[in-house]
Amino acid sequence: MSETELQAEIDHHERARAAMAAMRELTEGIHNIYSGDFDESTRNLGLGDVRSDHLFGWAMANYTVPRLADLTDRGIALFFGRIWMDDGEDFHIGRRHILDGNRDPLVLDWRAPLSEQYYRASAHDRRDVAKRRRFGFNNGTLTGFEDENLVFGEEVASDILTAEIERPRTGPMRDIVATIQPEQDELIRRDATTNLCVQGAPGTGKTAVGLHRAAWLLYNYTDKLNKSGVLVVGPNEGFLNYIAGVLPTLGETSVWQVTVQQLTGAHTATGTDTHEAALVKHDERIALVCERAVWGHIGTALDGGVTADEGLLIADAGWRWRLGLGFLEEALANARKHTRTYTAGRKALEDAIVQGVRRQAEIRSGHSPDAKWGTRIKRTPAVRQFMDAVWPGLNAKTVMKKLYTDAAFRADATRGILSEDEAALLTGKLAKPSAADLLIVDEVESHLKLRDPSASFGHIVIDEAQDLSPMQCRAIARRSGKGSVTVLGDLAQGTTPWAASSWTDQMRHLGKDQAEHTELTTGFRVPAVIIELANRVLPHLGVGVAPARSIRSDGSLDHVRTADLEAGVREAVAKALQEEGLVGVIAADARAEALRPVLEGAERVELVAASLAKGLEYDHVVVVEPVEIVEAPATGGATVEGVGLRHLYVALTRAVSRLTVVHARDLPPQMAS
Ligand SMILES: Nc1ncnc2c1ncn2[C@@H]1O[C@H](COP(=O)(O)OP(=O)(O)OP(=O)(O)O)[C@@H](O)[C@H]1O
Repeated sequence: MSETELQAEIDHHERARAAMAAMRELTEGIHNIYSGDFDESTRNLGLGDVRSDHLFGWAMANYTVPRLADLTDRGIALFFGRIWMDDGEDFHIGRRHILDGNRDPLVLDWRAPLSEQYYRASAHDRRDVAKRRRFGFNNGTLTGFEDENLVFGEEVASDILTAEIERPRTGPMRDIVATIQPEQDELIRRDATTNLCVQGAPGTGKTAVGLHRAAWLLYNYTDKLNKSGVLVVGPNEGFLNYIAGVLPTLGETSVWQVTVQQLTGAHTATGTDTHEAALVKHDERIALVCERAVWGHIGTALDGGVTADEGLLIADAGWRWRLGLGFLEEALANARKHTRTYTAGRKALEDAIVQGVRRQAEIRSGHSPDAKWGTRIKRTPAVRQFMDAVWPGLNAKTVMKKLYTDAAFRADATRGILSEDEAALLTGKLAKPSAADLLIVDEVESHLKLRDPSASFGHIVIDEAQDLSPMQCRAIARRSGKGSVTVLGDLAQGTTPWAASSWTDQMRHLGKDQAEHTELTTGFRVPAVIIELANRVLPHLGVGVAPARSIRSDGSLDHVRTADLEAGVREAVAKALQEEGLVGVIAADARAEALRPVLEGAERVELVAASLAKGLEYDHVVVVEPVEIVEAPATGGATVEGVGLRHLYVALTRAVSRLTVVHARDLPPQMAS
């Protein structure tokens, strides 16, 4: 690396920074003009006035506001790589497109098609790239670069990548645009119609891939996805806070990030279920129960009091109309066959009845009666009684009430689907619904009426998806509609009572059984010495997934046996704080509560209950009394076979650099080598 070359790159970076400032100034100018127009036209509008400049101003303000945010100079590096192509052209690759005054690119967006070559080219498959350069930065100042002359077959183990991966963690998750690896890039750039299911051991970059894929999709399918929206679903608010900053730093501020509870309304639940009831209510068989509970209301024409001789007699304003049994049976069959929801089917049957009477009226009078007449026919006592008996009007509340309080109705709805004992658990107070009750309401509603298609998302990224129940998956599927999904997770980290044991099943519950399945095994977070300890536990978790292979040879692992656990933790934390970065203390949920006063006020230290550690990472992790984590009951107080061991596996895989295991009791046998 020559000084002159480095200086040339520093100059290019300065030029890019100045050009970005000019782009922002230009956008600011446009913003000021049109937001002025917008305000002015709003002031002058009379009731019902529509002015094109008003709408245009509104549209321009909508365009410029996110663009201004995106063009804000946050002092971070504007490019991180450069490629020279075989044809002599060269490009700097950065977080966003930057153009000079002649509209020539100074920096190419990492999501642009050409940037793919930067990430994927290798000495074996150069993709027309002659040379690749990676830049090192310190707080936005360019400090150096490393080159790979691919054309000469050169492949360099990147110190810049190593430094990025080993960097002390001081806060929430950061983007990885500068160091995306080829196998990650392949997943990030799958087209918008691909449903992707990624199984990956801890720290293999699943979350990073999902978030960068969201950003890549929004850039490459802007029109489609800005309209339909992109959603990120995570396991809990702590996790969402941890990842919240990644998409905004990639220039994407429109992505909605929610927990599965928020998405399905379950965060408003005021009731709780016993462990056994929750298990039944989250089971996929409940979908069949809901289907029957709704559609089972439909009777036959005979149930409506219609006989073969009499048919249905309808009296209206001195006229008497008669619809035959055959006609009504056919209308019923058609309504079932041609409509997707119960409510639409009911309307179709009513319309068919009016149509049948209309035809008779036309024959008698020679002209067609109006729509008002049709409404009157629907309201005649005969039609109302028939509809109430054969296809009664329903709402979700009525169905739920019958299912939960009417034993005979519940027995009919569950016969052959649930055992009697299981069916007996389908109860609850509807005024105080549990999270599972709300999922059942959602499922029932899906049979009653179609969701508004505009309420579906174009793409949904679902993280920690192994923990979703079949009923949660179905609720998400209803919000995905024809959109695509990126599903990320690790079967070995499944800790809910309904955690998935197969991705094929999980994708079926999500309504995307044609998904592409793939597995990531290169670990970027956990150093080899620590992952080796976690991998001892893996065979005991009852899942056939591949262990992580760490690309990191740094890191340290300590065991501290102590008679006084609190003193041991205090000491381990004090030692950990001698190094840079965040310290995470992970303990069984009850132990974490007990440790709170011990760690009160300690800076750079976070105390985490083992059940909430998923997805997080800390520079230094102190795992407290592993055997308690293994023995601790799962959420809700019930002990779920094997879940404690999975919590321990999660806890052992949160460390970026150092792990200290503090224990007073013997270690669980599964941690032995
Ligand atoms: N290409 C990369 N370059 C630099 N850092 C990376 C890269 N890929 C992943 N990382 C880092 O590795 C760590 C683990 O990534 P991430 O959280 O996405 O893994 P994960 O598979 O979701 O883990 P878990 O299953 O434990 O939640 C993060 O700090 C992430 O920024």
